[in-house]
Amino acid sequence: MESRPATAPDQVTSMDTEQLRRRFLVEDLFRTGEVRLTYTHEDRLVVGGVAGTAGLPCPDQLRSEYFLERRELGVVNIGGPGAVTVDGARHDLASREVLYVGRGARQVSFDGRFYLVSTPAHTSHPTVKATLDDAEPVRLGSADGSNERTIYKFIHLKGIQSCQLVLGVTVLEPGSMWNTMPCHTHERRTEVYFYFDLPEADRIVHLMGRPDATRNLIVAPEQAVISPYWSVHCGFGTRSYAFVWAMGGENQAYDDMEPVAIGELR
Ligand SMILES: O=C[C@H](O)[C@@H](O)CC(=O)C(=O)O
Ligand SMILES: [Zn+2]
Repeated sequence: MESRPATAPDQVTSMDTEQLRRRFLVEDLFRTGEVRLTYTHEDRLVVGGVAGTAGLPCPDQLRSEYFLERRELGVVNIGGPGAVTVDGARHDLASREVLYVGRGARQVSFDGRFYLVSTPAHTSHPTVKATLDDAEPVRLGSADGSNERTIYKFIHLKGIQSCQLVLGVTVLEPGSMWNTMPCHTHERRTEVYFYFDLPEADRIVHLMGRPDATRNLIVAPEQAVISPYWSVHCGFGTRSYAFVWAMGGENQAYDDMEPVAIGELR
């Protein structure tokens, strides 16, 4: 498991493109037959990718007997039909469906293409699957803002219960390119965006950094971007796409964010 330090906002000023990418962009998440994991010290989130058939390992850095001994896990199916087996119980997941796996599950194995996010957990909540219909779709944006999109909230205060993980999927309408504009920061949480369902030759221009000192990352399909509490997180695609957003930290209120007016951005 790769491990990355947390970053103070004043460090970003002196980072060049490669340094920014090494710290905030998670590029290489999918290799057939593997679960690939990256640990960030920003709120101790773990993000990962699975392709094919593989079991959830317990990396030495966790110093635990099994991965979910003190953690919870969100699993998003980003491929075709797939399955996740948790301590012998098989959960079939269609494309864009989500499984929450609570603290204490000892054996987790995958068959399919999945994106994973894990946060530390103090207690055990039941393992639950959710479909897109369970996720209370919210339509946002407009055609003339090029940001018509649907937000599906899966793991949150009024949805699947968790210790601290909050997770959802946002799907852009054809012809809409912008996500999360106007943008915001989360003083009390870290957020990770994972972009998918974007053609191989297309890219996302993701904006990060303090609102008055933004930087950009050029993101390929199926890569993730870590947003510390001080960083905006928004972007546009060279084609329509979908993304998974996931947070961990002080609270789980979806709307606990500091809005940034477009005119404040620098
Ligand atoms: O904190 C919330 C997250 O940044 C996302 O839910 C925002 C998003 O999906 C969007 O506006 O398109
Ligand atoms: Zn956010």
